[in-house]
Amino acid sequence: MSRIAIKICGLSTPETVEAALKGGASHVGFVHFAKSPRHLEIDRLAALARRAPDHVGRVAVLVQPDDALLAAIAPHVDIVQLHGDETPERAAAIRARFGRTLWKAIPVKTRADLAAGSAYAGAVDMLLYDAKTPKGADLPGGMGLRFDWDLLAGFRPPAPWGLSGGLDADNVAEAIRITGAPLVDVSSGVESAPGIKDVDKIAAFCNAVSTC
Ligand SMILES: O=C(O)c1ccccc1N[C@@H]1O[C@H](COP(=O)(O)O)[C@@H](O)[C@H]1O
Repeated sequence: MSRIAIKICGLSTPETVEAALKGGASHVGFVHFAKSPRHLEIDRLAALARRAPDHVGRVAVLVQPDDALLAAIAPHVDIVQLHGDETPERAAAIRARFGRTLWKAIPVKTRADLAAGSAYAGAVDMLLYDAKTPKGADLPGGMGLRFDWDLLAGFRPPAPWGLSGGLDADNVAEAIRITGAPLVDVSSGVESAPGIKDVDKIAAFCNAVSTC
């Protein structure tokens, strides 16, 4: 396994889950959000999550989930990644109620956006700095967009953190060099088309991270 944690997200087939595990991913991610090309119904999400061994974190990516959805999904995963406009108070309540490790995506376009993470310190277990998607976009993530990584150079995140947004096998080493990210998260960058993961791209991404 790489020194730097790797999350391969938006997996939707047994073959691509296996590719992520074979590549040494520390986390595998599954999206439940109807507008996403990676959306999985709960039974399918659960079946794929079961393929991961205990040492690999199973992550559910959710957007402003209500308690009923959390109750249905949380038993199948180790980690819930909140990828919407959830407030720090709502995040803290989710963590307390469902007892899962909680990640919060922080959408970033400018330096000022980084400050939003501070309000979540103590309420969540990890901040995931991700590129902000355009106003009115269908998706709050998973669009293969990147932000200016220099914003994170020298920045001291207020909590454990990871980097997301527009990463791929060709740029991830540079992203790690600039930001010092301890965890990298990829979805679009290991796909051949939206929602279609590519086992060779997954392998290349994991390989690129392992050289860092
Ligand atoms: O992937 C999606 O469709 C998605 C839907 C709703 C919320 C988040 C989503 N994706 C997450 O966004 C980041 C960055 O993805 P990318 O590498 O830029 O495509 C990642 O955590 C995805 O899982």
